[in-house]
Amino acid sequence: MLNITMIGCGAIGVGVLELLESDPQLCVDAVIVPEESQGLVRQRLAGLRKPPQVLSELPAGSRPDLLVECAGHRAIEQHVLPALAQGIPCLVVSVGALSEPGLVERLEAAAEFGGTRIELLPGAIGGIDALSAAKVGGLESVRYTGRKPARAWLGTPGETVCDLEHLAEAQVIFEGSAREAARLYPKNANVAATLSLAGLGLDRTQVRLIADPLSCENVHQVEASGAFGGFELTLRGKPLAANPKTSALTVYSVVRALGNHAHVISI
Ligand SMILES: NC(=O)C1=CN([C@@H]2O[C@H](COP(=O)(O)OP(=O)(O)OC[C@H]3O[C@@H](n4cnc5c(N)ncnc54)[C@H](O)[C@@H]3O)[C@@H](O)[C@H]2O)C=CC1
Ligand SMILES: O=C([O-])CC(=O)C(=O)O
Repeated sequence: MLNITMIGCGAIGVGVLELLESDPQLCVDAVIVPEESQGLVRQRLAGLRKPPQVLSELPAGSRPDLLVECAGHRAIEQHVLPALAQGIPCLVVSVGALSEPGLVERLEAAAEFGGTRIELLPGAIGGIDALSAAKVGGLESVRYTGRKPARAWLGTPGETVCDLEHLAEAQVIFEGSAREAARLYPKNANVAATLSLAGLGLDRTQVRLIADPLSCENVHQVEASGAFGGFELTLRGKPLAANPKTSALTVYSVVRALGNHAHVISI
């Protein structure tokens, strides 16, 4: 059985814990969240058969088999970097954080120092296996379009482009490089950053973001071409009720990745 520590326990974390209840080979012993969220998290976990401990940091000397981050950008700095340096393998879902200059190199250095590995999870998007394989042969272009319900862009610079509350039709709120998308829309940059890291990098991956008042899904479209040929992918993700900015597939992606570490066949 694998003993896991989870960083963050919001929409993704709770969904993952609920699904893992039926897997005897995976056990999340502890979740790490900021002090001020602990009461709420304990309430959310009260319905589980075997709720994990709720802590504010990894206890000194503790050595889980895996650490899985489902928390947000700051948690990478705060928890993932030190865990890697201690030799704990880490799985990361807040991949958008890696668009911060220098962070990829720091994560690599910490993992090398600890003699371990960091795994970036595909989360809300599919086709990452095909894209990173295509990169081996040489990619020519990667274009990503992210379309979300208008209200999912509240609290982002999209608010300055149009009136998100009263939008009558779909509106492009951003067009540019993945690097610029990550800078302006950090909380929605996970898919763009994941595609960039797997493919052509932050400067050559083209991104378009759309606020769509008629959509109730998070729709991710990818067009890629290169020496391998080409592919077009449309992924219509259902948002999580607990956080409409997050697609349900992200929860399943975490469960799949953890299962692949524990089960004898991985796919
Ligand atoms: N790779 C992908 O495709 C996707 C990645 N994400 C990323 O996953 C992360 C979590 O998403 P949700 O669960 O929807 O968010 P959420 O807001 O529902 O939950 C976040 C949880 O992390 C905790 N937290 C916040 N800062 C923390 C820190 N510094 N250390 C420890 N815990 C901390 C919060 O208390 C809360 O429990 C976000 O960073 C989001 O950007 C979300 C969707 C898709
Ligand atoms: O669809 C999702 O879950 C999240 C998303 O677009 C992103 O963070 O890039």
